[in-house]
Amino acid sequence: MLAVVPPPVTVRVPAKVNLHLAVDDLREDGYHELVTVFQALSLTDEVTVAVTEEPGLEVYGEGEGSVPTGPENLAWRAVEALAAHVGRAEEPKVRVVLRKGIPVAGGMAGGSADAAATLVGLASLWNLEITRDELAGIAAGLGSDVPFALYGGTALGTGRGEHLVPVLSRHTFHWVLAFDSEGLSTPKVFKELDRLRAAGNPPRIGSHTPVVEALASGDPRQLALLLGNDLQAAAVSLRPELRRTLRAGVNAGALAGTVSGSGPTCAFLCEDAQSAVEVAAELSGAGVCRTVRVAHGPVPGARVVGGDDAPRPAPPRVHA
Ligand SMILES: C[C@@](CO)(OP(=O)(O)O)[C@H](O)COP(=O)(O)OP(=O)(O)OC[C@H]1O[C@@H](n2ccc(N)nc2=O)[C@H](O)[C@@H]1O
Ligand SMILES: Nc1ncnc2c1ncn2[C@@H]1O[C@H](COP(=O)(O)OP(=O)(O)O)[C@@H](O)[C@H]1O
Repeated sequence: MLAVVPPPVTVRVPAKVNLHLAVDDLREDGYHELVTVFQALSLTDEVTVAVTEEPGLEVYGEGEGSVPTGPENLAWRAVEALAAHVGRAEEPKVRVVLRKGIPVAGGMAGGSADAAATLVGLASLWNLEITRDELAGIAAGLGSDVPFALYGGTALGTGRGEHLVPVLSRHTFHWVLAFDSEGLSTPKVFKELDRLRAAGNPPRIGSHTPVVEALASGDPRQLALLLGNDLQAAAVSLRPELRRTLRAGVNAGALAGTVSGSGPTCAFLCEDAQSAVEVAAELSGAGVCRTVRVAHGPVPGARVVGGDDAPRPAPPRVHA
């Protein structure tokens, strides 16, 4: 009898920006305790999972040449983790296709997003009865930012960032994102912060409460005054050109700019959608970054797309 092969499943998953990222001291397990307010943005990756006789992973789009396609890819680690969790530990007969829009090593949690999307896609492909909270447990084992990509929205993250509580956000906020030509390594940025702190610098950002209040008020001007990131000084120390990028965004009319997470992507909060388009146009002409994108948030976390949302076919690879 012929086995019925389920159709491929595609999941869209958002990037994140940290509106507030307070980093505490290094813990014994090599991680830093942190308090962060995440917001999920309309800048997305799409992940398709399919049953196959040729297991593996393909990557297209943003940064495709610098994303590993072997077992170290976070999306493939998600395949293995979910397979082990549900007792399919033999090599999973799965093909994963990543269509990336999120910059690689950009401080916007692209790899984490792909892992979260893979968990959601496989749960559907394998018809698993598994809750999002159970998936979040597996997600936390894959990386600090993976659980947030499952839920999306706006959330307060504590611990390594994996303990999440939703935060009320009344408004759609409009952002301009400046991608750099090269990524920054997250562990190196945390190490640089430890080094700067050992030398007596820089001051730590305060409590997250005012940011949560500004989100509830929905006023982008109020939120703009409160954006803060303890990793920014470390990212700027490793990549001094970011100072110029941050200045250029504000000169172009943004309300405020911040380094996203460990960087080097800079995120600029704008007054409204129209202002974001104008800031993006001016910033692209300023010659301070590789690419500029407009995005809004909050948006939902990883979710299966279908119908008119169905994926475009993978772009053809050009061989020289
Ligand atoms: C800084 C943040 C802010 O949201 O995001 P990114 O800028 O990477 O997107 C996160 O904390 C990154 O989360 P994620 O990228 O999932 O990091 P993980 O894989 O868990 O950890 C990578 C490495 O970063 C360091 N790390 C990460 C998280 C944390 N709370 N303390 C740390 O010191 C550790 O050296 C760890 O080995
Ligand atoms: N699916 C993936 N997408 C992007 N990068 C990945 C992925 N899997 C593993 N990586 C590795 O993880 C590193 C961090 O990538 P990414 O998650 O995009 O950045 P960040 O941690 O700054 O948010 C990359 O340099 C890459 O080598």
